[in-house]
Amino acid sequence: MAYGQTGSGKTYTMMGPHWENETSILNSSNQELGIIPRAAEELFRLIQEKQQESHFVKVSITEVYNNEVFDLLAQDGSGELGVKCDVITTKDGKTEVQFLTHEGVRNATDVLDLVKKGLQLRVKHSTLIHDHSSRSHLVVTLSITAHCSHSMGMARSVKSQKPLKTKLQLVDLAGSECVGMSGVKGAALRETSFINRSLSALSDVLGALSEHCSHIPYRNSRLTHLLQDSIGGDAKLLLILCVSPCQKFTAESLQTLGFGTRARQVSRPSAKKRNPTLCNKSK
Ligand SMILES: Nc1ncnc2c1ncn2[C@@H]1O[C@H](COP(=O)(O)OP(=O)(O)OP(=O)(O)O)[C@@H](O)[C@H]1O
Repeated sequence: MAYGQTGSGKTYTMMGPHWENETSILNSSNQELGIIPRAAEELFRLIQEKQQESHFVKVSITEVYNNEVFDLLAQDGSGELGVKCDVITTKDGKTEVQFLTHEGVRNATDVLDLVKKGLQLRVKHSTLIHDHSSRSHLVVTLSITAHCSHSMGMARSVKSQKPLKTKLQLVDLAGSECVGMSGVKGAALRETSFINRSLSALSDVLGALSEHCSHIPYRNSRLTHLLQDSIGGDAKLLLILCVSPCQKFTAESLQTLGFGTRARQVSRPSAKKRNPTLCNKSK
């Protein structure tokens, strides 16, 4: 997850500098890949190594804009917007986006092609700080299902009954913004207020997790509800803080570092808390 003030380099970090122009940015000589193409390449490299397992990877791309969730792979008739979706919590406590498009992919290039398609629809505007400022939080989800084979006797192998499922969420957050500096007005001002509120809800969730509160306010914002499975519990979260080198943004940079400090205080719950049944069984 990339966090930082507007214009500080979050999209650059997640996508790399050339993703918009080049037809295939994935080639061995490219040293400037962002985290999303690198993660996709690494995932498929690992899959190739695991010969005894068959893997299925699906991609979905959503944006959270003005506290609404949009599916960026299911375009509406105009081809200019994603389709609005609802986030729900399933009976087994997992977060799900209803009627979300999941596209099957066979390699990192397929992933990148879909991300580029989704990014075309992402809401961007010009502000005094950044010409192409992203006005939404982008979430790229890679859902992986592994069917593990185990050997039965001599040369026979069967697929285990229960497939293993997991997901990797790659998040390019919208930038935190000081209204006075970005000079936004009207609709853009409304967007900024939604962005700042959702980032503050994210900070509240991290704060509640670090203090081991009994109630974690995931539902206070669509962003935190959507990312619930990836923040806290069993999940591993890697946060990248982007700061501007300009002196005039020192206050924003300190705010970003404060957010990171808060996130660092989140510790994983003990194995017993994460899965009490497992611990009872082992007793
Ligand atoms: N490490 C870097 N080296 C060179 N240029 C960079 C670097 N990081 C960012 N930039 C440039 O700075 C500008 C802003 O970067 P980017 O779009 O990634 O910001 P952002 O944090 O995603 O902004 P916003 O939140 O407003 O969308 C872009 O023109 C980008 O190419």
